Amino acid sequence: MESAPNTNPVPQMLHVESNGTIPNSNHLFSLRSSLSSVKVPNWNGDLNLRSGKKMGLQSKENPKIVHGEVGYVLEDVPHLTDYVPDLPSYPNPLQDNPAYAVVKQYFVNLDDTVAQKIVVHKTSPRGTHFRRAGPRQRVYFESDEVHACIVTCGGLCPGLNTVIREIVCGLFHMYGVTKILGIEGGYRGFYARNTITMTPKTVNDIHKRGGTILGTSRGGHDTSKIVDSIQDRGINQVYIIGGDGTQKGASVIFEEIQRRGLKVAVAGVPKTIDNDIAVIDKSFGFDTAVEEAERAINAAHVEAESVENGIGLVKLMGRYSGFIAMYATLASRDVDCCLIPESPFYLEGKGGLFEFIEKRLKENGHMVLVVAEGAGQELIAESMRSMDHEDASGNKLLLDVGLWLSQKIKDHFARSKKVAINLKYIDPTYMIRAIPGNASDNVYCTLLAHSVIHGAMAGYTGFTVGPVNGRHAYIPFHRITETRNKVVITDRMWARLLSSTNQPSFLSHKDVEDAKTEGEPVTQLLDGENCKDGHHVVDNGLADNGTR
Ligand SMILES: Nc1ncnc2c1ncn2[C@@H]1O[C@H](COP(=O)(O)OP(=O)(O)OP(=O)(O)O)[C@@H](O)[C@H]1O
Ligand SMILES: O=P(O)(O)OC[C@H]1O[C@](O)(CO)[C@@H](O)[C@@H]1O
Ligand SMILES: [Mg+2]
Repeated sequence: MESAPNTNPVPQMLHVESNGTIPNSNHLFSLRSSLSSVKVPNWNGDLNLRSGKKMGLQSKENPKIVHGEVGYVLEDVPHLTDYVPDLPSYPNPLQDNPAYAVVKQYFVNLDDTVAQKIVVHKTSPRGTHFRRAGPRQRVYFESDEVHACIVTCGGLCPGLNTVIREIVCGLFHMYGVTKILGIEGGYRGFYARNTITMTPKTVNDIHKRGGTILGTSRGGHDTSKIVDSIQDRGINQVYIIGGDGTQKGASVIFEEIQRRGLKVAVAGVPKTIDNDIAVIDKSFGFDTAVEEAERAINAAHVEAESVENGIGLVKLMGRYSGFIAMYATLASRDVDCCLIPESPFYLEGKGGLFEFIEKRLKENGHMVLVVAEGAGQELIAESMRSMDHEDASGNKLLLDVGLWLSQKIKDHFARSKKVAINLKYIDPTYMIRAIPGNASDNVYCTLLAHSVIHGAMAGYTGFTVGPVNGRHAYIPFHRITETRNKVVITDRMWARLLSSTNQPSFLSHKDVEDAKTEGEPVTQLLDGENCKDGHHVVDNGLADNGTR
């Protein structure tokens, strides 16, 4: 354990040449041969990367956007050379690593970018791209200079320990980095807790455990205290694992570090069990959660089919997005009706849930319902005292739809006296996320860890890593925090679910029209492809697996 921060000063002055150039910024301009112009709004006017002019501090309001030919756009991530002067670079030590030296084209070409849209027309513009993740020929840290730290924030997720393990092992084994600290208990751990020294030995078998060995928390993001702690301890690589809230916090930390002119790379690994992080194909732990959710659905099915007029009701996580419920339903095939936050439903009357339950019980003698925790919140609020409560991070605390729905169904059938039902309610809540990652999530977590390390070593900062159409990319923080993925109920994936369960859509013609005018595409193919204004990604995730 290390308790007292050391005071290892790092450069604080932002050096800008008198002619406005940033020395040593060639790195940034590797794309110049193929680019026609660079638009950098608010960066001291309209500047051109070719001229090597200073670009100003980068932020959500001041993104690094590069325009190329035929509508090519690169939404780039910041680099330490953007604001730290005279930064030397070094050959990547992986060149001498026998495991990698034999791999053909192991290093990523500096000009490689990943397209956000892969389904295009003959005449489509090339569209938005992100910088491809992976090791670079040159790095901006010497191995013995690196002092890294890792922090986990927000709710738990299967695979957290695997990401931690692989960051530690990757830094050690690939880059020869030996100084790695674990920050305990989320963001507040930077200033209120001790740190843990991490080595491959101490993390050796943690991927077999659920949770995070570092602990986590909500709330407690005090930017200046956090950056003071980073500076005081001489930390120069900060690995931040967490969801949308965490990545917003990481973005603020990056901006403060940049403002202070510190040579500190801030890199995020997106985490959320709800799979609602924008831009990336899928978040780690999601597959594991769906697999575990299926076990609950299976139990509900066994219970329901074993009694007369049995109803199994399963509540699953999903605060704003119903991906877990949707995919667990699709995977299970035992579910008769899936209710998610994105799709409004109603109970009484023609086309309502009660009518459907009666029909299914008549047909099959039993049925299984799956409800995402964020579903039907307006309905509950109408019939219960509304609670506008928030957690420490400002997330809305939900009313319990599972208990409410169970009671409503029981009341309805008691009142109607048509059928005597036997309802079993299963709420696996934390059981689906407090488990270790499954095999595919563990592999995915390893790739994320490697990608994030390569990015930080190469001097990128202010970025999150994740697969975009199957290729890992570096994505600016603001792109994944400005919106969240939702199930698109006018999309083919939801249509597949409806046809699999054969449940009513509960949508009126007006609802469908409203969904369309809200900017959500009728189909995720071509035109919109989940992009509103070229930015808003409302995708059902899981690209590149033939589901679209
Ligand atoms: N807008 C924000 N600016 C700075 N920090 C934030 C912001 N939103 C959240 N945070 C911080 O990020 C951390 C995690 O946030 P939150 O509890 O919302 O979880 P999350 O990262 O979104 O994960 P989950 O998927 O579990 O919701 C908290 O410590 C919180 O203080
Ligand atoms: O009880 P906690 O830890 O606040 O987490 C619950 C929330 O975290 C999530 O898993 C992720 O945001 C939600 O689905 C859920 O509502
Ligand atoms: Mg969140």
